[in-house]
Amino acid sequence: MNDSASRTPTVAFIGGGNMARSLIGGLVARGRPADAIRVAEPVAALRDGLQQDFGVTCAEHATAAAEGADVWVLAVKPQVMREVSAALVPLAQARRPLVVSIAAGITTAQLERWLGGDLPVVRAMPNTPALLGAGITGLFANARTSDAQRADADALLDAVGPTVWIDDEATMDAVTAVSGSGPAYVFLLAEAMQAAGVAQGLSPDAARALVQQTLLGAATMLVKQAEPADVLRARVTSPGGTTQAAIETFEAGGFRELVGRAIAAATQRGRQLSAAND
Ligand SMILES: NC(=O)C1=CN([C@@H]2O[C@H](COP(=O)(O)OP(=O)(O)OC[C@H]3O[C@@H](n4cnc5c(N)ncnc54)[C@H](OP(=O)(O)O)[C@@H]3O)[C@@H](O)[C@H]2O)C=CC1
Ligand SMILES: O=C(O)[C@@H]1CCC=N1
Repeated sequence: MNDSASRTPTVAFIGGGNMARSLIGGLVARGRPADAIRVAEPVAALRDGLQQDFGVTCAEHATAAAEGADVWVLAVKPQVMREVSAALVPLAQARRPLVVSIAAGITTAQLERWLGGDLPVVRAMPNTPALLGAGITGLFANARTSDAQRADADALLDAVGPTVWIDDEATMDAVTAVSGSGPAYVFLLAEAMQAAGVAQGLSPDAARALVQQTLLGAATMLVKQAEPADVLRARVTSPGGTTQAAIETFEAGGFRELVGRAIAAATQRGRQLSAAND
């Protein structure tokens, strides 16, 4: 592709599902011209929605969207990535685009091989708060990616929240387990806190309002205050008070070990997705 940083690259999303929609929404909101974004998506209703909401050009087949695009964002499930790549080999070899994959587990070496070899490939792991511009993305680039292409990839993901570049690709599965999947852990906590509040006599509406704002307030403190999480936690925990009673119950129940096991399971699943779909 042309390495010039002075122009807006044309981006083709291959797969127009949940995550692609979040990224496209963020890019358009940040002022990226809709006519520089194309999407390939087999589901007609998803194509229509993307076209209507963001004014982007949609096609049914991957090759139609990828043709002539400088950057390809591969946003299909890991289980179909090899098959989707196979259809794109002639175009990839003729055009040599920057390839950005957001798939869990799939490595840059696999993508490069599946697309015929000798290609710049960036592996990215965003998360769904991207939809509100509140995401975070881990990024890893293979050795064939130029500095200008890294900047192009960064600009794409930075439209939906901060980016963190990762030096060791093996740790991208840990990025996926912590921040890619992480919003679901917070939603699970919200579900459990709401149910527990109702069990203690609150109305469902009151429990929901209390939990929502508590999570937002605590997350805002984590981001805006200089102190680490353990210090902020200590400030809530009056000796002999209510918080101490709850925290002791969490600790006695093995909360930290459980979180460790959950994140290890997600990391391991990323590795399995790579091996099982090779
Ligand atoms: N959801 C999340 O929170 C995150 C997801 N990811 C990664 O993003 C990727 C997409 O996930 P998500 O958006 O949730 O999944 P979705 O299933 O919502 O989106 C994938 C879309 O790709 C479509 N598709 C299938 N085959 C093709 C093809 N040949 N050409 C074009 N499009 C095709 C699918 O259609 P159909 O349904 O008909 O198969 C589907 O609409 C995954 O690899 C996932 O690991 C990364 C970070 C976070
Ligand atoms: O659950 C998954 O596999 C994807 C990747 C991270 C979030 N969702």
